[in-house]
Amino acid sequence: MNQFVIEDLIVKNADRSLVDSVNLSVEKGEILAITGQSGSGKTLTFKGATGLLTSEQLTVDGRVRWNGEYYSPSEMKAFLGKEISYVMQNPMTAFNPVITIGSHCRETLREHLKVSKKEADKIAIDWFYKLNLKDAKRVYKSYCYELSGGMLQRVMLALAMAVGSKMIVADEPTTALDTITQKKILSEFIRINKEYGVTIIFISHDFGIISQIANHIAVISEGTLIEYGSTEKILTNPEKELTIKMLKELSI
Ligand SMILES: Nc1ncnc2c1ncn2[C@@H]1O[C@H](COP(=O)(O)OP(=O)(O)OP(=O)(O)O)[C@@H](O)[C@H]1O
Repeated sequence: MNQFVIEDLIVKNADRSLVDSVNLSVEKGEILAITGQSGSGKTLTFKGATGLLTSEQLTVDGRVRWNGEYYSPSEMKAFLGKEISYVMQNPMTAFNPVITIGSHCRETLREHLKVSKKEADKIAIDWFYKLNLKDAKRVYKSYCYELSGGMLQRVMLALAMAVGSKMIVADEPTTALDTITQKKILSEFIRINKEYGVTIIFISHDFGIISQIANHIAVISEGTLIEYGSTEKILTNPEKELTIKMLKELSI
């Protein structure tokens, strides 16, 4: 069943379309990778479709279907941080350095789940353990700059799960991590997808990474969706020149 459907999405600035009539369906419980070269419009497609583009310089058109209901892109903002969460490349920017990780989690959970401070702390710390954040209580008392990039990614994933997200958009989530941490974080994405059925949109220019985790791959070029298919089909029988070139560059 399709959980998230983007229909005729256009994102324009004053001069041109940065996302040009993109149509894309995401199945419930799948891992969909969005790939393409730098500046091709991968991030803008999802930010546009989830109401995250509020700049006056950009106009966003099209519609989105979420769990069977149609919404305008700006209406989708109501689901952000709840049913739909983002995990970004640089987790440091997601946290306020003057409050502890615990305060951040507590505030977020109290706002979204309407729970007491004590309940919020318990829910967050339980998810920290589930996301293999060893020493979860110490992490809770830490500031973001005291934690590694991998730990902050786990905190973001824990928070996304704690608020009850049904879909996580991960935008180059492992790019800033060393290879060993990258592998560990990738396996957490796979695990939460399998164990909890959370849909994952994995935006990455790295075919090596996405081939390990995605069920489907969508290739975007110059704001247009140029190729879409199962991971096996895209890896073994790509049709578009750009896809073939990207695969060759990966040299596998
Ligand atoms: N807020 C914005 N306002 C205006 N133009 C933008 C904005 N964000 C991105 N762009 C432009 O839109 C185009 C697509 O950007 P986008 O960030 O979606 O690319 P991307 O494929 O995600 O690239 P990368 O892999 O480098 O993150 C680029 O030309 C970029 O400069």
